Amino acid sequence: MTDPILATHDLQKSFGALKATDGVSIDLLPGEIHAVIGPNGAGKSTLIAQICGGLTPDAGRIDLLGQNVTHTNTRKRAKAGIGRTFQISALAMEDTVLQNVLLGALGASGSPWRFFRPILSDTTLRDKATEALTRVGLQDYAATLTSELSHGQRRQLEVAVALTLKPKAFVMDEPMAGLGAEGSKLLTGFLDALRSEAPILLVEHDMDAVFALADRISVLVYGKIIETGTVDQIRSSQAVREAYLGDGA
Ligand SMILES: Nc1ncnc2c1ncn2[C@@H]1O[C@H](COP(=O)(O)OP(=O)(O)OP(=O)(O)O)[C@@H](O)[C@H]1O
Repeated sequence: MTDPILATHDLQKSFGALKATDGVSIDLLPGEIHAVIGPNGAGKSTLIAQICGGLTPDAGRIDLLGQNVTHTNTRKRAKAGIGRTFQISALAMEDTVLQNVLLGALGASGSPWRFFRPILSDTTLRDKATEALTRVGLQDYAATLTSELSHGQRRQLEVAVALTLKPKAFVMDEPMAGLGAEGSKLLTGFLDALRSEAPILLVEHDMDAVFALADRISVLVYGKIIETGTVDQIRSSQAVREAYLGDGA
């Protein structure tokens, strides 16, 4: 069997009496897009926050490439290979596209004192940043102000920033949010190709995108995964229809 790139084992997280994550075991295999879907409040964001290091689980384990990272902080986890893109963009809108990627590459270099050097003239960093921009198709926008990009291009830029860390796995929290139908379609094509770079754990409400992209889908309801399967298996699952999609789905 193929070893997973990322895996959680019996993860638990409560807020008071509420079990937001109730024994979640999920894995991400090389080259795949594994979508996590579920109704509002199912615990998707809580799960992602534990995987990326923003929240500490009460119990259970998170492995990245077979290494236990459960108690590793967010920054070290990112350096170890978890590439997160954010639900709310962390991009500096008043900076250029290249500057945003350079700042990401600078963070990845792990040398905070380099802030005192002019980063635009650091050729190693520039090369890394330009390579990342080329890989997401934004090479012609290097000098453009980030505020002038479309929403979809900003999502691509976030991925470029994540790429400077050479991620082993992407974790994406609603990348389609705020995009129109056309933007979603373009980003869907982009994510489809990105899976060869690193597998993607995708939390997404846009079912068209999920059904178009996912190799596997896990359905989270009240903190528990009720089913994991292919698109066809999830579409035809009676348990999923009853618990989530609604019987008329
Ligand atoms: N910091 C917190 N303190 C208390 N309760 C919380 C906290 N964070 C989340 N919750 C609760 O945990 C449950 C899971 O929330 P979570 O945001 O993970 O769900 P979600 O599936 O991401 O929802 P959505 O699709 O609306 O983003 C909800 O009942 C929520 O109210």
